[in-house]
Amino acid sequence: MSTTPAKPVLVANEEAPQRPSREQALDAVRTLIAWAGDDPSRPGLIDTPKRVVDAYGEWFDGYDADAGKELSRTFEDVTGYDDMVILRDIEIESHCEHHMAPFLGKAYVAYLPGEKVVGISKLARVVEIFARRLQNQETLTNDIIEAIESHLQPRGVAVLIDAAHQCMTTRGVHHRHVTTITTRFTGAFKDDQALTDRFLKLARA
Ligand SMILES: Nc1nc2c(ncn2[C@@H]2O[C@H](COP(=O)(O)OP(=O)(O)OP(=O)(O)O)[C@@H](O)[C@H]2O)c(=O)[nH]1
Ligand SMILES: [Zn+2]
Repeated sequence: MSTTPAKPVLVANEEAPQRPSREQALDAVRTLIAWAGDDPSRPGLIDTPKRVVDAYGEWFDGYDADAGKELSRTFEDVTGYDDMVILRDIEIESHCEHHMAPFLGKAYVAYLPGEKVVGISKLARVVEIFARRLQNQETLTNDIIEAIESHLQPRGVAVLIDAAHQCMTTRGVHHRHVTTITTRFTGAFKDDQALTDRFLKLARA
């Protein structure tokens, strides 16, 4: 008997996992419907695999996007502005990597510009790119920080995410009103407590 392990369906390479075909994804949805106890061939469910696969295409389109590209167009003329730039209430629509259940909430992102300033919409796009992957909230927080740090070389970055995880609200412990807050601060936001406090006050005002 061979001791060689079976080849996995998803083979990691340096770029991205090798993707199954759309037909394989449709079959997987049919299997889940049948596993849940229903009949994937009944009229009400016949188009469901197609809808689910299309929905996955939207929810997880962050895998095909590049945060660095969004942050590559920068401006140097900041007319002497040297305070933090803060975006509040950026909608988070992500899915937890443990249950593939949605987690929904808001992100608050600030940076203290160094030489480079970026279009403010790009910060919201960066949040969206990382949210539209299988995530946990801590990694999402780190991904956003690290993209801004590495591409803008700012004097500091602050990120706060406040989100409700449906794996906690609609199943499992069923705590409907619990939200989870994650924060990370770099540079001046880490070193200067007054700046951190001002970020938190503005973010939550
Ligand atoms: N740290 C962290 N945990 C998360 C996140 N999203 C979901 N979880 C947790 O992941 C854990 C997975 O725990 P397991 O015991 O492996 O899974 P489970 O049996 O489904 O656990 P329950 O959710 O408690 O029913 C749960 O405690 C979830 O609440 C996240 O973004 N960050
Ligand atoms: Zn979960």
